[in-house]
Amino acid sequence: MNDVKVAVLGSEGVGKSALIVRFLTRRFIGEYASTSECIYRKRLSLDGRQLSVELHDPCSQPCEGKSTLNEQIHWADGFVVVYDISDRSSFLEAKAVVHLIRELHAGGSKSVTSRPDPEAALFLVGNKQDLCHMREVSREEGQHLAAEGRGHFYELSAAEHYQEVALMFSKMLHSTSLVGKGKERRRRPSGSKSVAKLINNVFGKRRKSV
Ligand SMILES: Nc1nc2c(ncn2[C@@H]2O[C@H](COP(=O)(O)OP(=O)(O)OP(=O)(O)O)[C@@H](O)[C@H]2O)c(=O)[nH]1
Repeated sequence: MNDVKVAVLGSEGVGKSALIVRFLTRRFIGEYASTSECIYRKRLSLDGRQLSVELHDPCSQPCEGKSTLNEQIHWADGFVVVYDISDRSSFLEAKAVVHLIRELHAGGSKSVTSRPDPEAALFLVGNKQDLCHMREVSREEGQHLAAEGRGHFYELSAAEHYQEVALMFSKMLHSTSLVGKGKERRRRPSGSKSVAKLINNVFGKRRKSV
């Protein structure tokens, strides 16, 4: 069985948990707890191959044992970098993350816990497309950044587009399972959660409404 490790990165409130929950449960639930970082594990069959998938959902709030962005990047085989199309600052943060991923995987990494992978799969996602009346980041800017980071680009809405979210994750897992083959085991950034426990995170915390 192929192990696939994907880190879902991006600034606070861009919809990282919403995208993961949507993919794993098909549901969009308005509010998610974000007081702990976790890894969701799932076994999937993709193109006839069995994959053991780990999706890392980092915690934006200060929390115990919180991993650094560098650790998250070293741990993962593939990356989904998310920004909110209605929030320019989240795009600027996504840009910095894309550049850091390519820098750390360019071969100059000092880490002993991972092998650099210049072709690590990178998917840039402009989320909250349903808020396009409040758009602050154009589709072209997203496409340009994805090209700059040698990644794929998606603009979608975790709230409204299950099919697109599922397609994006499937393509990401497909790419990652190809390039991530043979990597040695790395330390998990933090605790893991089964999909069954995912629902416990829901309604954990009230946050900004959209
Ligand atoms: N309108 C709209 N709201 C969304 C969408 N995706 C997520 N949200 C909302 O955005 C807010 C933040 O979503 P989360 O999934 O918690 O974002 P996050 O990136 O995991 O946030 P942190 O855990 O704090 O880093 C919640 O109120 C969600 O309901 C979307 O596609 N459209």
